[in-house]
Amino acid sequence: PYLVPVVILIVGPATWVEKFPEARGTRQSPVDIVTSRASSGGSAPPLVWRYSVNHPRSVVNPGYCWRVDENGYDSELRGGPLGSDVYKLQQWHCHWGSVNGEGSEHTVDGRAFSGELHLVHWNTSKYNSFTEAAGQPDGLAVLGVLLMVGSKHDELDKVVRLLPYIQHKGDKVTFSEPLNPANLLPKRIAYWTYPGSLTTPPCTESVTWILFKEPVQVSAEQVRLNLCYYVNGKNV
Ligand SMILES: O=C1NC(=O)[C@@H](c2ccccc2)S1
Ligand SMILES: [Zn+2]
Repeated sequence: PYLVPVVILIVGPATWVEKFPEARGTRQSPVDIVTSRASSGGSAPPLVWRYSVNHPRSVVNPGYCWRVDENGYDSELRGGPLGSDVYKLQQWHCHWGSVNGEGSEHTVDGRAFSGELHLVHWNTSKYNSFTEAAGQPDGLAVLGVLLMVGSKHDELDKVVRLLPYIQHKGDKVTFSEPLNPANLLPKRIAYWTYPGSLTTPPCTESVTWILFKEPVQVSAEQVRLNLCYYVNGKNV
């Protein structure tokens, strides 16, 4: 019998600590939300947001899903766990799994969802740029929206219908159709919040996570469109 060379390629989170020491930190994301251990919101002020609607946006294929850049247009996120600082939406993107039902980054009581939207904001009260804020413990605030298969999401479809045009990493398409990122959020805005990190390298511990409790429904076709274009960063 011939000797078969066995090469074990170790990629993914397990190797991130070698290159990104932050990944060894004490506030790493994503986490499993153990609902029984979450404390009640207490006296936190309401979380408020405002986004601009009628400005051109670009959808980019960064290689692991799709990302919509806000191109610096005005927006505001404040209140809740964010103290007196005002945050601005930089970009929003999604995480889908390779199989339906296991795409989310966060899990709730061990349960994964079909996908997870992230609206990434940075602290404009304290820092001068997204890049600077991304290195600070109170620099970023990410709104997380859990996605489950159900009825079609019309606002999200404004992006999903463009995916066939950005099938390769680096592809970008600009659209000027009015879109309100607030329409991507669930109706009920109860949320869990915890101090965490970027979920991808460099895993910097600079994110105040705000994960909405209520999942948002997207159609099976919308999940399929995402899956067939983005399976673990490879275009299939
Ligand atoms: O919420 C997150 N999702 C990601 O892909 C991470 C990230 C990494 C760099 C910039 C913006 C976001 S943090
Ligand atoms: Zn993300």
